[in-house]
Amino acid sequence: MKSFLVQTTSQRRPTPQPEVTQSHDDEPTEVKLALLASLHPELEQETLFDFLLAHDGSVAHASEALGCGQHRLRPRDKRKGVIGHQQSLRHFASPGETAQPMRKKFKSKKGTTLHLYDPTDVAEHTPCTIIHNFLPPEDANDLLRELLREADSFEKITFKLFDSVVSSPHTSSFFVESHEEMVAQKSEYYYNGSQLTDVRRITPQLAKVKRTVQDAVNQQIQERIKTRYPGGKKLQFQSPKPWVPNSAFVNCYNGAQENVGWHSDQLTYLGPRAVIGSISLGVAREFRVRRIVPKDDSDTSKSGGEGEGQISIHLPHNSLLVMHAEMQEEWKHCVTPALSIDPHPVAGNKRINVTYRDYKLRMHPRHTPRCACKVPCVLRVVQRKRENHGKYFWMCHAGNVPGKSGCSFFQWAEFDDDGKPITNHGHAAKATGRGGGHEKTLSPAP
Ligand SMILES: O=C(O)CCC(=O)C(=O)O
Ligand SMILES: [Fe+2]
Repeated sequence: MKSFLVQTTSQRRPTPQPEVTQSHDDEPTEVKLALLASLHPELEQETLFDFLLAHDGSVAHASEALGCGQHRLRPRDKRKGVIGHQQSLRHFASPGETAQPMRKKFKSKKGTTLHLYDPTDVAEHTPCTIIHNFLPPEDANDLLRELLREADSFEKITFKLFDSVVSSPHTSSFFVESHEEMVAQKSEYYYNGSQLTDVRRITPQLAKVKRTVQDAVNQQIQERIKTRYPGGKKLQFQSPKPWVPNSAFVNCYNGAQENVGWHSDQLTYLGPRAVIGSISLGVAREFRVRRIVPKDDSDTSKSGGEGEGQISIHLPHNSLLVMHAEMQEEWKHCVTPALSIDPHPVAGNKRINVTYRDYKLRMHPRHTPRCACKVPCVLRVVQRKRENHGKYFWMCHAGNVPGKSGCSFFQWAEFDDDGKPITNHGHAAKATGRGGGHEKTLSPAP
């Protein structure tokens, strides 16, 4: 699951604007236009294009001129900011380029947010794919109605943040397939240091939709592998087996302010390179993603993922977002608070989100390391330090449990190419000098 971090003060600040004084001369036209559009969201793209041409392609000069007031003659659609207004980045391509697939040079810049609506843009620039109008409309409404009833009794999850116990800025519940799993989830699994108190049996509509989600996600995984991964091969540690969801977290965001802060979903029970199928129902909201590790290992630039901006994927009612295998290890995501929302005819001010997940038996807490604190360890991946980048490790989770302080337990986690754990708890791993041994307290962590 996620770290339900409430947005920090800095995240609550208005979206930072692009740095117009820096040179964008080497950027393709569509990127310059996207930058201008984020600086002047009230204007139509033709206006922006005209100004860009008139200023020899200089974003800074075009933006300065646009700030002078003439442009008010051509305001954009009055629904500016309304989520669900579909627009493709392809509209930003300069004439003559439109028939060609866009150059992949695009990179969202630090301090900017690029808004994506079009499925092709989402697949190209993020670790996700999106399918709009995913379910037959009646099925989507049935699922929405059913989950709105369930959500009446959802609660905020509490978790430990440094020395305080805080609660998630939205409500949720977890749905599993059998009574045994309900019992196991409440007694054996930990999420951000807490055990779930509200675990429910899968509802009829959630079960019905599961099969459709499963088929679509597996198809999207294959498509992704074929078209986007190096050599058309699955990623290292990604499972070659079909994705079979066996549980679902359901979140309810009531009103514009409810949100979920930046996080990666916990891989402890899903294993490496996990795929998640996420359905959005009711009010459309923004789902943001941000790369946290450098795109390319050969990229020696210091900034890596830190040099890139946020990408906002708009999630309308009845859309399926597939978070692909590269997502949790290399990106963070959040649902930002909205300035305003369009009420939905069935859901009012609420958005329901279902994330279907494939909990792996081999990652059950009975098979994974446990330190002296007696809480199952949490699986993490090294995201920043270049030399160990991409390596997985187990660490003590007890520090997140209210009232506990945790220990410094650390152990590298080894997986075969298909994501199966090589070193089971209880079997000594190869000593690496960095902590291959089992149940050892080692430091420093990476
Ligand atoms: O509401 C969403 O779309 C995302 C929720 C999420 O990130 C999560 O449940 O981990
Ligand atoms: Fe998440």
